[in-house]
Amino acid sequence: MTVPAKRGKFITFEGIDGAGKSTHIAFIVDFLQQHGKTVVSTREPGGTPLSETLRELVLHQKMHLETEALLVFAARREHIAQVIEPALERGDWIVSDRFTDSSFAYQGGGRGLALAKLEALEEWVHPALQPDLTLLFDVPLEVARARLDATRELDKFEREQADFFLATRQGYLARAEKFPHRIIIIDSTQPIAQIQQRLTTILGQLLN
Ligand SMILES: Nc1ncnc2c1ncn2[C@@H]1O[C@H](COP(=O)(O)OP(=O)(O)OP(=O)(O)O)[C@@H](O)[C@H]1O
Ligand SMILES: Cc1cn([C@H]2C[C@H](O)[C@@H](COP(=O)(O)O)O2)c(=O)[nH]c1=O
Repeated sequence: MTVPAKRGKFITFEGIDGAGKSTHIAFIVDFLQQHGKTVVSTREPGGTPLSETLRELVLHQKMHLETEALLVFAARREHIAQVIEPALERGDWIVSDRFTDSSFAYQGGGRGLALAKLEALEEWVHPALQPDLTLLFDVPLEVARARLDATRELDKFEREQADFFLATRQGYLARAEKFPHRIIIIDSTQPIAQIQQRLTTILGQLLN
């Protein structure tokens, strides 16, 4: 008789564009692998061929804000079915660059979509799935702006004005207040080495 694998853990990285989350993902994946975990590193919107196609639309086409919300959740539905759930069931750990907190922050906070509509989509698309841990990289808007690569072409969101990002950041902080058991705020103005030291302490607790 085969013993079913112990379910893996689901870790998400969040923050406004340029906050610094991608900088730490490779470090965390490496840390978890060194501790014997098989890690699937993925992102949203994206993570499957269809979801990556939807990502292109969401990041580069102008659209109604409800269309935008529906597309990020459609991409997520596919991502959960094809990648996230199978990996967790195998016992692998998932590290995802963004998940549903991004929808509450960007479509809810930034664009002003009613949170009740996002809650209904969340309940429809993943009624029983939430991250085990969410690392929210928080920085003032001006720090994030200064960090965005001046040489690369900015996408639709990155070209938004300051008030959009102020509202997006508030959307994230409201989520952190609502779900303190899983969302940890990381002060991303600190030096990278100091942040990584804190991340190893936090991840160490999840490993035990
Ligand atoms: N703590 C930090 N101190 C100084 N610079 C940082 C820090 N964290 C990240 N950076 C730099 O800021 C830039 C943006 O970082 P990164 O790409 O990780 O942001 P991001 O949050 O993933 O952005 P996006 O969501 O747009 O992909 C990079 O050049 C990175 O080296
Ligand atoms: C999941 C998700 C993402 N977004 C936005 C947030 C970012 O501006 C882009 C993704 O770009 P990144 O460089 O990979 O961070 O998409 C969103 O508006 N809603 C969402 O649910």
